[in-house]
Amino acid sequence: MSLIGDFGVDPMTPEQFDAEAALFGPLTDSVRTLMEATLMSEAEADDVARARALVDEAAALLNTRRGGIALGTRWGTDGIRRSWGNAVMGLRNPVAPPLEFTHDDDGPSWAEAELGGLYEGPPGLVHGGVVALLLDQALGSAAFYAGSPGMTGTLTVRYRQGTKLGPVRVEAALDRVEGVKSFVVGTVITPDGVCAEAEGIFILPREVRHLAGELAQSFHPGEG
Ligand SMILES: CCCCCCCC/C=C\CCCCCCCC(=O)SCCNC(=O)CCNC(=O)[C@H](O)C(C)(C)COP(=O)(O)OP(=O)(O)OC[C@H]1O[C@@H](n2cnc3c(N)ncnc32)[C@H](O)[C@@H]1OP(=O)(O)O
Repeated sequence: MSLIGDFGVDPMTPEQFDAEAALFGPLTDSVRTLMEATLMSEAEADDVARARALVDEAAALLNTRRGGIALGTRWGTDGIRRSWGNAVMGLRNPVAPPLEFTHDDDGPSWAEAELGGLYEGPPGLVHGGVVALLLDQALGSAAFYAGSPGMTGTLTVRYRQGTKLGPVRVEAALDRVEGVKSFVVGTVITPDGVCAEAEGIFILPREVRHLAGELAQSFHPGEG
């Protein structure tokens, strides 16, 4: 059984991926702008009511046709995987900041993002769960890039200081591999310095161990 067959999804051609990215990427950006505006708006009541009606109309339009299950991960006919539903970096997910990871052979994997009020926990600071979310993805992505992908088994985060809303950099690197377990480390950094450090153990689940090679090769640079 191939990787694609195991997850029950039809592969998409590169042309289909391009068309979907061109159509839904800008929509995702617009919705992200809308979410930020919803949070920060001090508009007049009439304008807020009108905006709500427009948003409801847009949602109804988009819902005229929709997929049956959440499956933001799709494989291409080329064997490459794209995680467009991913909550951290998905091209079609407005909740994603989004983070776009760069992977180098001679340094850590890294991504930078501007985290605004949508991600607030304590006043003016990034929510601790969001910090863990970014680290989970960064570490998982680094393991994937290193050729030893896995699901998060354990993630330990040490919050050293508050992470101010604003520019954030996330870094991660594979430390070592022991059998099906990848040990990965990472940090969240702002202009104030290191705000959080993480260690994670990523485990290739037994159900997909027979697909390890195919899974590792499905990695798409810039995603995870
Ligand atoms: C990449 C894999 C892929 C499939 C999916 C393909 C599509 C990919 C698409 C996109 C990927 C990119 C997206 C990344 C997103 C960020 C990562 C997440 O958010 S992941 C979600 C949160 N995590 C879970 O939901 C895990 C839930 N837990 C489990 O599924 C299992 O418990 C699992 C896989 C962690 C272990 O189950 P077992 O049955 O496969 O493992 P056993 O064979 O029992 O153990 C293997 C070894 O691991 C140790 N181990 C088991 N569980 C551990 C744990 N929780 N922590 C540390 N070590 C553990 C054991 O002691 C054993 O060690 P010894 O080989 O004997 O040395």
